[in-house]
This record gives sequence, C-alpha cells and structure tokens, in this order.
Amino acid sequence: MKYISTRGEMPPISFIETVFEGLAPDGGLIIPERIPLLSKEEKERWKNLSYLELAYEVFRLFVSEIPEEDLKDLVKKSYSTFHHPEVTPVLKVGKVYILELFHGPTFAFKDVALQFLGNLFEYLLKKEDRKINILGATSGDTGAAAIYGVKGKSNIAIFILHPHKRVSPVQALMMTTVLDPNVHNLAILGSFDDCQAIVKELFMDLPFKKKYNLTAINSINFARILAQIVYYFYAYFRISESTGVEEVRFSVPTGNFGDIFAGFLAKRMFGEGIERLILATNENDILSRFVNYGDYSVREVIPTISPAMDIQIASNFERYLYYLYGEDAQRTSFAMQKFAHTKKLIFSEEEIKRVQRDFLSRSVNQEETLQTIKDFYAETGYLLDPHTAVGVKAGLTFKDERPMICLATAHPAKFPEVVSKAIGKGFSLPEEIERLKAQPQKFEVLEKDRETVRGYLERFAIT
Ligand SMILES: Cc1ncc(COP(=O)(O)O)c(C=O)c1O
Ligand SMILES: N[C@@H](CCOP(=O)(O)O)C(=O)O
Repeated sequence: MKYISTRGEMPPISFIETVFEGLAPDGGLIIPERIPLLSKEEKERWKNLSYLELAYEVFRLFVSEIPEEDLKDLVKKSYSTFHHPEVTPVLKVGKVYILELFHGPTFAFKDVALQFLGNLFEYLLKKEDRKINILGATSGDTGAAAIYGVKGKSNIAIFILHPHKRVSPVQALMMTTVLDPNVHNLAILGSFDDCQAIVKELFMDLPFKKKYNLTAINSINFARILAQIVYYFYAYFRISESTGVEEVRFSVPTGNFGDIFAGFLAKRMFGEGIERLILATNENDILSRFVNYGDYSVREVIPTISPAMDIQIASNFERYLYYLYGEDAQRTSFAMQKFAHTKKLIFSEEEIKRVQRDFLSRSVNQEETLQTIKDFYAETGYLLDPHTAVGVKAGLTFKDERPMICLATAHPAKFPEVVSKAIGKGFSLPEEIERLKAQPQKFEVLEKDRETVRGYLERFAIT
C-alpha cells in the first residue's frame, strides 16, 4: 500500500514515510491510495479473532514494510498495557451498546492508537540512527495518551500544546505530572483551534520540519486513524455474533473528525454492515451543520463540559472532503485554500444527500448532556463521561431496530466534577487518577503565537 496527499502534490510514499511525515508537504492530509474492500471470506475468517489478531489483520492491509513477526510483537506490546483482556469490550447497557475504549493507561480512546504509535516510533527509530521531535496539539486526551505512549523512550522529545485552563483538571494533571526532561507541556493562552493552527503552520515550514525531524501524533498522522479502525470491526463482530443481526449503527462523539473518519473507512472497507455513523457534537456544531444543512462555517469556539470536543476546525474533515469530491485532489486543494481565507464551505443539495448516506447528526447541548448522564445512570447504573453522553444522546435520537453502538471515548473519572454534578453525588476514582493530585507539575504558559512556540522548540528540541 502506498500513501498520497489529499491535495495531490506529493509523490506516493510508503507507510513508514507516512508515519514520519505527518502532514503532507503540500499541506494536505495523507491517505492510503485506495481503501481495501473486505471479501466475504475475509469477514468470515475475521469474525472470531481476538482483538490482537484482528488488529494485526487490519494493519497488514495497510502496512507492507514491517515483517509479520515484528508487527505482531508491536500489536502485542501496545495492548499489553490495557486493563481489560478484550482491549475494547462492548456491553449492552439499556437500549444501546457501549463500546468501552477507555481501558488504556490514560483512560481515553486515544490510548488505542497512541500506545501503538509510541511503540512503532521506538521500533522504527531503533532501525535508523535518528532522533525525532514530536509536536502535537490537544484538547485534553491526545496529549496525555501521546506522552504516556512515548515517555521513557529514547531519541524522542515531545512538545504538546494544550489550551490553558480549557481542559479538565484531571486531563491537565495527566500531562503535567510527567516530569521526564524530554516531555514539554505548553499551555497556550487560546483555544484548541489556535493550538492546532500553530502546529500545522510549523509543520508547513518545511526547512524547520526537516531540521528538527518534526513528527505528528495527532490524527494528522494516518497511523492514528489506522489503529482506530480496528475497534469498529471488533464491535461489529461481537454484536453480530451475539444478536445475529447483520447491520449496525455507531454513534461517535466528534471533535477533530479523527475517530469518525476511522469509522468511515471501516464502513467503506466493510461494504455492508455499518448502515450509518451518527456524528454527535456538543454546541461546537460545525460538523452537525455540515451533515444536516451543508453549512461548514466556522463560529467562535464555545467552552463546554465536553472540552475535548470544543473544536471548530476539524483536522480530518479534509480527508472526508477528498472522498466526497470523488477523490478529486485539485478540487479538495482549492476548497481548503478557499476555506483558509473565508472560513466557510457550502455544499450542494446533491452533496448533502451523499453525506447523509454516510452520517446522521445532531448537536447535544450541555443541559442535555448533564441530563443524559443523570438519566442513564438512574436507568442502568452506568456512568457516562460527558463526551460519551453526547454520543449516547445522539445515538438514542437515531435509534431504530438496528443495534446502536455508542463509543465510550473516555472514563467518567477524567471529568469527576461534571459527572458528580449530573448524578448529584461523588463517585470513586481509579487509584491511578487519585494519586495524580498530590504530584508536582511541569508546564509553560505561552502566548498563542507561532513564533513563541518555534522559539521554545529551538531551545529544547533534540538534534
Ligand atoms: C473523550 C473524547 N471524546 C471524543 C473526542 C472527539 O474525537 P475526534 O477528535 O477524533 O473527533 C475526543 C477528542 O478527540 C475526546 O478526547
Ligand atoms: N480531542 C482531541 C483533539 C486532538 O485530536 P486528534 O485526534 O487529532 O489528536 C484531544 O483530546 O486532544
């Protein structure tokens, strides 16, 4: 499998090059040159595989350069840190299925991809005498998962930008209590969109990117998306096995469009089986407006109780746009350049119809989110984190006779203030989270200014 850019100006590259490239040099996002379609035989063979076996099979379709045994070892090592033997178990809770993605070291779905990516970096760097500087932006969960994925690994320094005071206290502690000298937490006085824009601009400075071997851990990096495809298959097989049903819907709480883009690829790879994806947003509803009315126009970011989804400019949207435009890279490139100036894209009736064949969508406000946590807990005894609650509310809205699988993207203990408020009482936190409160922290507060961040990197990057 080779990889290309959504903007069409990059010669095809290998998977390993893709992992280190992050953003394509033409400013586009990197995608596989084709989406593999699973055969009936493959589906039959995959349906009883364990999570680890399935992950290997999915990766194998996209990664040709890593020998079989090495890839298997990488998969095994990456998921050995999870607290659940199934890695991502699916439970029937009330009227829906909950796909628990939070059993990794930082209690969020990001660990599924970032444990793998951390090990992949280590494996690849051992083969070449090379050092990398990871630069990423987080609205709360990617940062911690990335730091935990690479901490203690040699030849890697990591710089994570997060919006100062706009992530939950537990999310902040998870990042800032890691004191290793190669870990740099930069608290930016702005929104996540500001952080992501600075990261992308620095990646677009090609001599700077080359000089410091800048590497991406955000879902800009296709390896992230790849690892997230696996749990859609895993959940589908578990549900079809237990219910005999052959068609399901997934509800996905969405911010940067990475998780749901992995779902879109899984849907395409499957051919049939995933009827539609429910795109659930909080009040930062640009993606819901896109699906429902073809209106992709940026508004001011609203801070909410599901802060990891307080995003307006969704990075992976460009990947979907490429497919919506019939894999027309020139048109995608033109649209994205226009969007950079106007902050707005409008779609035709026909395009909206096509989008709605992939997605159904609704935005869930904060009152509804709190009410959903409260009601779900009262009815089932199950605690939802606020992001998962957004997905569950949207999932219940579009629930029909098909199983509705709601992605539980974070553990409620990452947002104890919000969850306690919703249910009217406290609840016990895992020991790993409780103990963070007493630990010293390390972070730098910086202006939302690209040159300030560049200066910081120039001082602390490893070369
Ligand atoms: C807990 C949680 N849920 C949902 C999301 C949204 O996922 P994505 O950005 O891939 O759309 C995020 C952030 O990525 C998150 O941290
Ligand atoms: N919600 C994310 C935002 C970054 O998304 P990514 O998937 O591109 O890394 C976060 O928690 O940081």
